[in-house]
Amino acid sequence: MSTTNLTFVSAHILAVALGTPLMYLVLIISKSLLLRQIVPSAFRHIPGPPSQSWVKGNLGQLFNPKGLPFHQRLVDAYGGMVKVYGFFGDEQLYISDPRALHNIILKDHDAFEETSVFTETNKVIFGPGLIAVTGDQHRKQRKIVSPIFALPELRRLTPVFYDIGEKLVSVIEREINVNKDSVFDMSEWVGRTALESVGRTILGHSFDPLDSPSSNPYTAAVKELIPTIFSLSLVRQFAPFLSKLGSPSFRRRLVEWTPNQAVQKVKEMSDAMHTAAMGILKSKKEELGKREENGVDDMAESRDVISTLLRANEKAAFGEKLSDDELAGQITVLIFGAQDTTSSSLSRMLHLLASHPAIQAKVREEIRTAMGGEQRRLGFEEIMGLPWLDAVMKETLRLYPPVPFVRRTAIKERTIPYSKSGSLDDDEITAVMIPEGTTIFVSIAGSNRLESVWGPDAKEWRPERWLNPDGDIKEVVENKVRLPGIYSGMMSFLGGSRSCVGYRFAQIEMKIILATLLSKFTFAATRDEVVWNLSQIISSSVRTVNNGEVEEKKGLPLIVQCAPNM
Ligand code: HEM
Repeated sequence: MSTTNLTFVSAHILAVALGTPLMYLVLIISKSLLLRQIVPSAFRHIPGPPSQSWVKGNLGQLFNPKGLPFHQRLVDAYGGMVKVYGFFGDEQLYISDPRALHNIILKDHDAFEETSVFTETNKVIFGPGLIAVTGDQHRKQRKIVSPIFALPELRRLTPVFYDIGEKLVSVIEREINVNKDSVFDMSEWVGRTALESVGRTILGHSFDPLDSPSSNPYTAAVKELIPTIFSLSLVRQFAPFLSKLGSPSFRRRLVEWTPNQAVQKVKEMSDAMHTAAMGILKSKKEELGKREENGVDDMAESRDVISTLLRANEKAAFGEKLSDDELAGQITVLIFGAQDTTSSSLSRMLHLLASHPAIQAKVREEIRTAMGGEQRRLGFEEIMGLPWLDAVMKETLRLYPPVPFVRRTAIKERTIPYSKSGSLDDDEITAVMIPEGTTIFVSIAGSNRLESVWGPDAKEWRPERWLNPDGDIKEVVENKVRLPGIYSGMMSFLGGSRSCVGYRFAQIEMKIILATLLSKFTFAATRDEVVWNLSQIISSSVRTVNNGEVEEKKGLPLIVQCAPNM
């Protein structure tokens, strides 16, 4: 270890021992200033925007709710490998280059882990579930959790998704008949639907039976959590240090004493989620115990995913089993992994279909033809095989991924290839050495829109690109270089060992909800200006200007009317 590193490690221990955030701050600043004097930047040849502030670098722009255009500009102006700045001049990389992503996500995935900022805060908020753990603990959890999302398990959930979709249709129909007001905040409705879908299918528990015009307090609070966490993005960067500060009870006190509304809100939600998860776990365990006592061994009746998970955990070898805390952590993680993502995507699809009436009509026609002119539930294979519905979903997830970027930390030094000019030509390949400790932004939205991968119309919403000449489903668009994404060669569900475990669940749920809605209703845009905001997961709001004052309110107003009879 070099003298500089030794000094840094000793000072780090001293800072933690003294437990003073101020000391830690001084330490980070001194380290970054000192190292930059001694060691030349590994990224001095990498282009990027100037740092906006000495303290925050570009983080203020990268974590800004209005920062989506900035993210796109980074790719358009500087290419697939971009240098951005973190706190106190810390150099980070913003990557959309397909070859580099292939190495980070697949080939060298062991060297690029979730950031400790992400895992440490997730551990505090959600408990030790999949998004809060790394290394062997992550591998162990993934081994138990992944099989619960296998196709046969998901096929069994189809009737539950239909129940929920039909409930949504009936409540909207009732509202149209009673109020004659056909403008609905569809982000609110699909948000409630998504939470109910997760609750009923994953937990066997109904959070919001969709039978009242306004959502219940739990649904409203759940919706608020992700934007509130995002509003704390900059403070969150200090989480790895804070997580080592004193004992757990001291850290808890520290949070309780923090005079910040957002922190208190997150704490309350996190406590409520933990209590709910433990309660659900207890009752599911009792239910399983009773079944065993009564000699009922098959799971045919318990359609929820958590019961399947508990059963798999019981059967797991000693050492592979998850603790109760880990099981409760999966419950909260799955609720949040599934809720805002699918509701963001459903909202975006409805908004795009409302703005493209000809495509909306094609999808409706396709669904109704498959139904054979009557109102009936399509089977799993039938609905998954509808080409236009599939194309609309793929194209929307490609162009507007609900999670536009994730971050990684290099836990080992690696040299990775990338294309300097952004072309896919082998002659243009160069490489960058990424030192241990470097923070990386994996640009999901940026890579999903690369002209070099998707063609000159990459930034257009064109569902037809996902149809074969005979009108059948195209699984992947043929590219010279494929992105390392698990889903149809795009990055929306990421790829590799930390790809989305729920990506098939999401597809089935969204297709059933969308098909049920489109077979009954038409959707049209209002005159409102809808804007899409960067949060950890993208969400919509309506922008109005009154006497020069700009106001924004969450929502997605759409005109909903009963479609002409079949
Ligand atoms: C349109 C819907 C969805 C999108 C776009 C999406 C996207 C993603 C992305 C990008 C990641 C990687 C996060 C990271 O590495 O930091 C992820 C992970 C994850 N997703 Fe999803 N997701 C969706 C739906 C779901 C659903 C429905 C579930 C559960 C039923 C789910 C559960 C998870 C979990 C547990 C992880 C963590 C996996 C791990 O770290 O091993 N997601 N998702």
